[in-house]
Amino acid sequence: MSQPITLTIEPLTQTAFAPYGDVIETEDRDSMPMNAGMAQRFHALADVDVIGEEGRGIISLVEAKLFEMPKTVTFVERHPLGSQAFIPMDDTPFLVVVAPPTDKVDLNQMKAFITNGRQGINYHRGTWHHVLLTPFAPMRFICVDRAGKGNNCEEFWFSEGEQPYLSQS
Ligand SMILES: NC(=O)N[C@@H](O)C(=O)O
Ligand code: NI
Repeated sequence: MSQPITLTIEPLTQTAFAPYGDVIETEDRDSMPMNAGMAQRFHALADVDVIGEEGRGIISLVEAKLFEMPKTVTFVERHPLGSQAFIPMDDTPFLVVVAPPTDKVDLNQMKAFITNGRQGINYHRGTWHHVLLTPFAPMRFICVDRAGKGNNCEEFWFSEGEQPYLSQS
């Protein structure tokens, strides 16, 4: 059995995150005035993608507890019927661990990111990801994902010796 991989946590950028989803942020993004200039709209930062029977996009609020920094990634999940976005309501970083939306988890393309506190993410439909990971403080999020018929959550559990390590440096 090969040695488990180590995921070095890196700053989240749209470019680096592109194979997995979208970064929802205002910094360095185009915007347009609205309401006679009383507001700026950062338009269509991400698409809500839902498929399947009676699939519909929904907006939820999430109150996340402090989630102690794990040493390893024990499992990831994916949502085959819809995208999933988490947009922080607090100026606090959180961690995002992902693998591309391939049928089997591709360890060689797994990445771990830290947000800058002002970034949200939108997982593309089928992107493998660790559940919401908030190791710095309890946080509140807006969640945009799918409701409808069908199983929209599949898990993949790594075997003991295969669990990727998470490293902060
Ligand atoms: N279950 C749920 O709403 N959250 C997970 O999908 C997650 O990605 O945290
Ligand atoms: Ni999820």
